[in-house]
Amino acid sequence: MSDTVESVIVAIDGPSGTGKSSTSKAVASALGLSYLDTGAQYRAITWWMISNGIDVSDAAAVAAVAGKPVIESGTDPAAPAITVDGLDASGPIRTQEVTSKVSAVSAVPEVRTVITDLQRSIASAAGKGIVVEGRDIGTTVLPDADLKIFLTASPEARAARRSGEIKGSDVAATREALIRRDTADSSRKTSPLAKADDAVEVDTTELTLQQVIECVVTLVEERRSAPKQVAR
Ligand SMILES: Nc1ncnc2c1ncn2[C@@H]1O[C@H](COP(=O)(O)OP(=O)(O)O)[C@@H](O)[C@H]1O
Ligand SMILES: Nc1ccn([C@@H]2O[C@H](COP(=O)(O)OP(=O)(O)O)[C@@H](O)[C@H]2O)c(=O)n1
Repeated sequence: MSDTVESVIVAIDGPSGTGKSSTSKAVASALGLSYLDTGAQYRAITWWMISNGIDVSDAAAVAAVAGKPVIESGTDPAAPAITVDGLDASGPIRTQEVTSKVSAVSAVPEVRTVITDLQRSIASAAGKGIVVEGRDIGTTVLPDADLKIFLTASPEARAARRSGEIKGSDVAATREALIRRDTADSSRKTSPLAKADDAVEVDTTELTLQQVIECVVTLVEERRSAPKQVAR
């Protein structure tokens, strides 16, 4: 038996508020892996489009400049970082305006090509392995991931969690906005939000965050100790 632990790639997908970011960061920290928030990258390119006066409802206009912004993502789960053209984008990408426009930008195929290439290069550079969270990681970005998780939760639980983060927010309005974004993300033509056939689905509605983290850590450890499938 070897003492060296092999690199492991974990894909965590699912709709908003299912616990992807919290779970992915904690699992990466617990296992000494890198971490990538792909939603932050789509938010970052959306922020750049808004800041540069691009009409995000005009797919051709978005496509024409998709390759322009330089997006850099930190991969330390203890200090997630994202810059656009060298500027810290971690605050501006969380505004209501970006949240309401990100699905239109992320549906543009040219945007997805640029961001997917970036995600693959970050994942392949992560020496000890990486937890990558998003909407299409298991289906499109990293179809050969060692472990694929698809998190779900009821719209009510997701809205309650999300509005708990924003002071004075209205749960019903948050729920409607989440459902609108899920519908847009699931129905776009290019790489929609979807569960990969070989993903493990975890319904987090009745679970605490700690229970979800423990479940995913156990699944990674099981996968690591299972004999590798040898291609013949
Ligand atoms: N199982 C859970 N039970 C209760 N709250 C949770 C659970 N998972 C996540 N949360 C909380 O819900 C909010 C959204 O979680 P987050 O990880 O950002 O979800 P996502 O990345 O899927 O949008 C956060 O405030 C987080 O602490
Ligand atoms: N792999 C991914 C990740 C996010 N996205 C897009 O980016 C948006 C923001 O993702 P996010 O993960 O930050 O969203 P939240 O779950 O944090 O609300 C999603 O609504 C999708 O439109 C995507 O298209 N593909």
